[in-house]
Amino acid sequence: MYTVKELFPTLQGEGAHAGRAAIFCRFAGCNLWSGREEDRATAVCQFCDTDFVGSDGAGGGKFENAELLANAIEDAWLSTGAGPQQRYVVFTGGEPLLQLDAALIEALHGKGFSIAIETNGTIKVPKGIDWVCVSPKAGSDLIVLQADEIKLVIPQSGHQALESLLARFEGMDYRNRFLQPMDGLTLKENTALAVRLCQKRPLWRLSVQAHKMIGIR
Ligand SMILES: C[S@@+](CC[C@H](N)C(=O)[O-])C[C@H]1O[C@@H](n2cnc3c(N)ncnc32)[C@H](O)[C@@H]1O
Ligand SMILES: Nc1nc2[nH]cc(C(=O)O)c2c(=O)[nH]1
Ligand code: SF4
Ligand SMILES: [Mg+2]
Repeated sequence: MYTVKELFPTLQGEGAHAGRAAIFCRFAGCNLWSGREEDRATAVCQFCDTDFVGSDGAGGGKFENAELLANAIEDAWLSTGAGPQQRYVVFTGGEPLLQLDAALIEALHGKGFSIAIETNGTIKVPKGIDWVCVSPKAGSDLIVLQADEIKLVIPQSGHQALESLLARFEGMDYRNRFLQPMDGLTLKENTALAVRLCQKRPLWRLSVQAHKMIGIR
């Protein structure tokens, strides 16, 4: 059984695949925050911009098995009028690795999908995922030490700690590195900081959340 908060076609708004057509499958639940506002201040991850509680979103629900969820993802892809090429699904959440398993990966590969995940990096990545984006969270135990993409939301600490964190990640096996300004009251300042850091440390590129700027999901 998979619990899905929402399932929708959109464009990837962030990181190396920004602009690419994708189905987003947002799983319910996270290991770093309950999702309840009253718990935010004491959560490991306190800046989350997403409602991932329950299964009441558009296209959400409880899916009894991998075949049923893969069918819903395929239906969402076909609903846009897209053909068989470049089929792409992004599993996010909440934390998708609490639910994504071998049966679902196999069912989607069987339908010709490339599979991407957005993960906080605290849970082992199963075999067969085509694109792993890890977004480390301060105060959590990062175990995903190599990935296609690291997307660090900043700032999560003071300036000196941030620069040493960047230096540490520059020495690790991440094939693309992005700084993403933290959305919230200080988005503008956070964006200016990210721009300065990308200029100073060219191994990093800027990831803006393009979907929010253009008003798509
Ligand atoms: C909602 S999370 C779900 C996937 C996974 N739990 C994770 O944290 O990577 C999806 C992406 O949004 C980023 N994100 C969450 N809150 C944000 C915020 N306030 N500003 C910018 N990015 C944010 C996360 O770091 C992650 O890269
Ligand atoms: N368009 C769009 N792109 C995204 N990239 C990562 C997202 C996420 O919430 O994981 C996201 C999202 O919620 N919408
Ligand atoms: S780890 Fe991801 S889903 Fe969980 S609270 Fe943080 S940003 Fe949100
Ligand atoms: Mg999002």
